[in-house]
Amino acid sequence: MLKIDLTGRRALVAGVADDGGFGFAIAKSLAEAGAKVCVGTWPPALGIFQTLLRRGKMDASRKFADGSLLEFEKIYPLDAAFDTLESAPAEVRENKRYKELGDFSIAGLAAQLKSDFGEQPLDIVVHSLANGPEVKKPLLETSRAGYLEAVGVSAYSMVSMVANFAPLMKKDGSFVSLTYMASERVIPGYGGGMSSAKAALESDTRVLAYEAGRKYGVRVNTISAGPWASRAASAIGIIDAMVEYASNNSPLTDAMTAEDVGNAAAFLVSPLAAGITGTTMYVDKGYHTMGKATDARYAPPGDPGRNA
Ligand SMILES: NC(=O)c1ccc[n+]([C@@H]2O[C@H](COP(=O)([O-])OP(=O)(O)OC[C@H]3O[C@@H](n4cnc5c(N)ncnc54)[C@H](O)[C@@H]3O)[C@@H](O)[C@H]2O)c1
Repeated sequence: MLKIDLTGRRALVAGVADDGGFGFAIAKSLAEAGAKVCVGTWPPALGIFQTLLRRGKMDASRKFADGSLLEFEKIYPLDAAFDTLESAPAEVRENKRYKELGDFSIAGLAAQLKSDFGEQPLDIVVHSLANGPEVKKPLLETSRAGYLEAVGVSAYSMVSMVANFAPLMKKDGSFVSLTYMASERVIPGYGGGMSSAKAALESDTRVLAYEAGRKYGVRVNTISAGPWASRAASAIGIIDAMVEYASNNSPLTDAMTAEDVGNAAAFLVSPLAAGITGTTMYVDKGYHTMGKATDARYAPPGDPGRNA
């Protein structure tokens, strides 16, 4: 039988701080396919995440079909806004949530992985993080600082992760990130430069696939996911309406799940996808194919998708 088998591979999933987002779902799918999974967690969220795990509050979501529980091999602090510890300002390094954590930068995590597991510890790297401090503001009202932070944390971080982690990967290693359709179409309400960040992330996916493919033999892809009410998305303030809209107007009307994204990611990083790199893969129940809403006001009588 053809199956997704990640046995003997190690994954790093950056951007897991609870059990409600795509990072957690991807980690679970990768582990279910046999991979060992380490996660990178944003320092301000790390303490709560560890406490919830310790107290068993995530046991229901950690459960696999056979009843066993998802275990993370290691949980590392990671602030993807910083490439090196020296680049973090003193007030961050001295902040109480950061100062006992050692080197929480991207380069710091690369060094820690090598010291924990050897020179080529990774096969799979997942970038499942984003932050735009002004996401609720329209682009026209976004400050330069807010825009640059959105692009820095949500897009440049991927460039930095490929630069720092590709040398640690075995040949045939694979990167995947998460993007959103606001990169290519206007999604009112997804502001603050986050649409710009996703456009950069998708363009960079193509260039990184070429450069890191030639240099290290690794693959780089991104998944354009439909709307999902994770913690980050809920902060945008319009996520429930976006989920409902996508479900009403997509070819497939069952709501998309985080597991759909997790399973697609497991395929993309597996040997079954050895020929796929530089792509944006939609996991959105087909919403991206639509050019018109199916609201009864606009759909002709007899339209198969007409919503009353
Ligand atoms: N939820 C959606 O509707 C949706 C749709 C398409 C794409 N995405 C993308 O999926 C990815 C995961 O988001 P999610 O919606 O699953 O939410 P999430 O809250 O599970 O994940 C976002 C993570 O980013 C982390 N983070 C924020 N700033 C960071 C930093 N500086 N360093 C390290 N980590 C940082 C947060 O702690 C959080 O764990 C993001 O790239 C997001 O843009 C989400």
